[in-house]
Amino acid sequence: MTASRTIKIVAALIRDDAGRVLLVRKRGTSAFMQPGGKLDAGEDDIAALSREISEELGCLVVPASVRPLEAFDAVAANEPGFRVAASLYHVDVMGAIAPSREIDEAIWIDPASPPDIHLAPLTRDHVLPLAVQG
Ligand SMILES: Nc1nc2c([nH]c(=O)n2[C@H]2C[C@H](O)[C@@H](COP(=O)(O)OP(=O)(O)OP(=O)(O)O)O2)c(=O)[nH]1
Repeated sequence: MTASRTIKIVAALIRDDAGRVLLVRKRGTSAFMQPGGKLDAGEDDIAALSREISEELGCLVVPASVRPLEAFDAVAANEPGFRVAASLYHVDVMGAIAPSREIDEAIWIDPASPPDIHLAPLTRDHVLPLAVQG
């Protein structure tokens, strides 16, 4: 048996005033997931979060809002045979959310009653249950 390989990612929990959670669907893929992604060489988590959010959503991270939440391991949504080791951060953003060409859809969902859509395992099994608690 081949052990599945693991990708390290950073993921953002971004909520609006109503407690809804922002999810993205990356270009050409079907699963909705947290904004974020892989770290570039030499990058730390916060730098990667800021870059990914700016690239995906066209807005800026509020530096003082960034708070580590938990680390989670899940089956990778878009890469068969891989798992993700995700560091999840609470993040507030400033500026208008304007999804880039990398993103096919960005949606706000109620974590307590997610719509019937394809959710990435990390989002479905870990992030939304955490969001419901707090
Ligand atoms: N951002 C994010 N990625 C997730 C989540 N859950 C999950 O399985 N992933 C997977 C999807 C991708 O395989 C990987 C994130 O990498 P990425 O967004 O930087 O990668 P990508 O395929 O868009 O770009 P590339 O750098 O490989 O070209 O982690 C999640 O909640 N958020």
